[in-house]
Amino acid sequence: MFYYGGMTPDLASAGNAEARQAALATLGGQTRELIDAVVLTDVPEDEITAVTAELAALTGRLRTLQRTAPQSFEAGPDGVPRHPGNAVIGSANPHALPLIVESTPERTVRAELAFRPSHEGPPGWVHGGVSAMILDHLLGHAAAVAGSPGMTGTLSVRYRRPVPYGEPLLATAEHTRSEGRKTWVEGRIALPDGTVLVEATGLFITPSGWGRSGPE
Ligand SMILES: CCCCCCCC/C=C\CCCCCCCC(=O)SCCNC(=O)CCNC(=O)[C@H](O)C(C)(C)COP(=O)(O)OP(=O)(O)OC[C@H]1O[C@@H](n2cnc3c(N)ncnc32)[C@H](O)[C@@H]1OP(=O)(O)O
Repeated sequence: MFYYGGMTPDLASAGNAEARQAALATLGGQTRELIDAVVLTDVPEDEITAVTAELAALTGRLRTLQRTAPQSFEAGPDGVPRHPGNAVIGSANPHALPLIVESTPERTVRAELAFRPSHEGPPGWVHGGVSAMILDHLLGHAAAVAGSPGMTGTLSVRYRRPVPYGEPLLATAEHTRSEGRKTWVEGRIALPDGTVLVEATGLFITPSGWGRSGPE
């Protein structure tokens, strides 16, 4: 991490760190609103130009103090793992939905989600790569809660029906089997009535050198 102007890491107490985390999550959420406003705006060109200039100034303010990489995987204050900079679940990453993944006592995982207009692929529907990204993460989470965290080796996706944005959906996944460092997982994105829209199977591989809870 880069520090400027005499700032040192020990200035941030644990309490301040959580307040800062909450502020970053709020910034992430506001930026998601901005992204949707950008893809949906119909304001006149001079207004677009004016807003762009304001955004350039705001971007410059954030860039006065920069990390070298997004915030990494860590345990939150409640002990629950979180990854604020992650592209799928990161509260501080505007690219993320963010997906909030819950695990069940049976070690399956589920996440309620709604895609946004900025996820459009074919007109009116969600981009297939975005659905695959969500499933990749959810399947990886299912492998992890089954005790076999790993990297995606292969991901096979079957698109059964177009995926809408702006509507509540449910994504679920579960571990099916493991052999050594290889773990197979299945998952799907469905309508609330259970109609499956996209389903995926994945092979996750625990790299040699990883423990059972992830990279060491
Ligand atoms: C108790 C826990 C509590 C948990 C709490 C939950 C919290 C949630 C936590 C966390 C959730 C996170 C969820 C993340 C989800 C997202 C994941 C991603 O997006 S990952 C990015 C995309 N994937 C890559 O970038 C991989 C790039 N590739 C690699 O790094 C390597 O190739 C890797 C690790 C996949 C394999 O490397 P090697 O060196 O370990 O593998 P070798 O030793 O060569 O092979 C081992 C066996 O695997 C097969 N294999 C290797 N790669 C394969 C592949 N791509 N497809 C199929 N088989 C493959 C080989 O044929 C071999 O099989 P034979 O033992 O001979 O039977």
